[in-house]
Amino acid sequence: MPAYDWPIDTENLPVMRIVTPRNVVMCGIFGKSFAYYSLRERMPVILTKVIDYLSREGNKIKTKHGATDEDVRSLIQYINKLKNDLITNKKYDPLTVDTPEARNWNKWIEETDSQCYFLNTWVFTECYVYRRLREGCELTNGLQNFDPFDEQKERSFQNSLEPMCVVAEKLTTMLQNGDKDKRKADFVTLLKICLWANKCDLSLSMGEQVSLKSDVLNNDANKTTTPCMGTIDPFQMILDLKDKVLVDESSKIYDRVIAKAEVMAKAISAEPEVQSVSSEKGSPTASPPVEEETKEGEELPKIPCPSKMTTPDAVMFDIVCDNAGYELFSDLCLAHFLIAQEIVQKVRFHVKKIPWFVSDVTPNDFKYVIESCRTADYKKEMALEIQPEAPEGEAPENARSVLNADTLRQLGEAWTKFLEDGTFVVMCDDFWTSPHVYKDMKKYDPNLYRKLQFAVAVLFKGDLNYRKLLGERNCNPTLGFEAALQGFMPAPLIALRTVKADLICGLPKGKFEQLNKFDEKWMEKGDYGVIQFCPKSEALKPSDRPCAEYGAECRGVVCAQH
Ligand SMILES: O=P(O)(O)OC[C@H]1O[C@](O)(CO)[C@@H](O)[C@@H]1O
Repeated sequence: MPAYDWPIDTENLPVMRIVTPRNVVMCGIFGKSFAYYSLRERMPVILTKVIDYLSREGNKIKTKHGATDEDVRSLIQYINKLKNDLITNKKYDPLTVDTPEARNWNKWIEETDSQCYFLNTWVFTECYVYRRLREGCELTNGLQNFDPFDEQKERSFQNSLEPMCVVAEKLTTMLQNGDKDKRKADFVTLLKICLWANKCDLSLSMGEQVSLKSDVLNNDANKTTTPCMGTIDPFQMILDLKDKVLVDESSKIYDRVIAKAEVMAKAISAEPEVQSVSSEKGSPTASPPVEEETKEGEELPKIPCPSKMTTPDAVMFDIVCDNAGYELFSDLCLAHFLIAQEIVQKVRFHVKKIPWFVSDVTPNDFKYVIESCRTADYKKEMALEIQPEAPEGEAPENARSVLNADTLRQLGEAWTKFLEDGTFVVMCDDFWTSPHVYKDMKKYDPNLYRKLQFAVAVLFKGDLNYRKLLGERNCNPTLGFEAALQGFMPAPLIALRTVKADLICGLPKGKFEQLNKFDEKWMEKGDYGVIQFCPKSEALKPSDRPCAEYGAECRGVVCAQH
């Protein structure tokens, strides 16, 4: 197992000097685990940085949000107490804002076996801290919409313009029609671009900016394939980091996504068109909770009732997003490819409703990234590396070229249109910012589970999603991905994750031990990645629950649009 070199405070905390035992859920009481280190060292730093930001930029923040000195002061005080409660392992405070979502949180807190920061599961405590940070803002008058991480996320986007321009240029060639083999190769390449983009997470780095430049890129003096000296080239990165992808199921993912998308497209075209039905009183669809009064006999547009439908209205691919900035940009590129190649008709992006794990995408970040691509300004003159075979002194004709943001801006334009016409859909269900692991989604949010069932496949990005997929359980590293999911199978699932926490599944026998020997901290740095796939999914049947929108009134296959 990895050697841990942080101090373990057994005097003041209920902590044991052990790693997380096998098949046990991760928790702060295991002193030699990343859970303990995160709660004891990382999270307090993240909170301190928010306090520093409020103190340093108080005036700017006040002006932007129309907030007062008192708002800033009370938020700082709130975060200070939160930080102190965390490091001294206090009992959780209930949330005091009065919303249905906050009341749910209080119920979940009540239901947990242990309500102390280090004694409850790591994922619960960590999510609770971010939820409390949000409450600190909600309790002020003027900082209700304040995102404590906005500045860091924006800086991270601006620092990644160079690799975005490089990817944008190449993406345009991938969007055109090509032969089948090229299409598959391009899909696999884009998956890997998305994988390594997950390195750009500001939570692991505790808010410090992360450079995409890998050690391999920086150190390898022998490589000959880098097209541009000093340029961050994500395509080169894929080649350089080939051996760091511990499980790579990308080829299988492509084959299954294509096959499933084709089946779904056929099923959709075989569905009868939904007709408008008159809204006469007494008909099965007569009394949905429509907000506007409808006149008797008036035709209402009809939609298929989501709880009765077993075929979606479009072929859809879902992405459960992780980080904003360059990582979201890479997700958008994959989504654009799926649309342009007519593999799917819609891509749904699931994002976080509130600021989360420092750099996770919120609806505002989504808008920011697309708008910033649309208006990006970047120019860099590059000297191409002279290949050894070129005669001395003779530089190839194209020895200098200019990288600019022209193509990036075009992509920003296209994505804006996709958002407007519903090709791209942004969704932010509360469940993503709850403390629950995914095997429990059906219990806590059956509606979201059902929504996911309509997808051709659901792509989960990043480390936190991976932890939740595995139920936060430190399973045997050789356990298969499907078994590790513990029954969570709304649709075929893809996980793209750079390893930033000490749990993993699906490794070949002996690999885990070999990696530990090589680098004791390999699970904490995001240097390794996995591309995993579970093709199985639960069949979509008419729901046995009433539709979420119509409640008990839902009785038909077709409902009046509300
Ligand atoms: O952005 P990601 O990939 O979900 O990573 C989030 C970070 O948060 C954690 O999940 C917990 O702090 C880490 O394991 C990881 O460093």
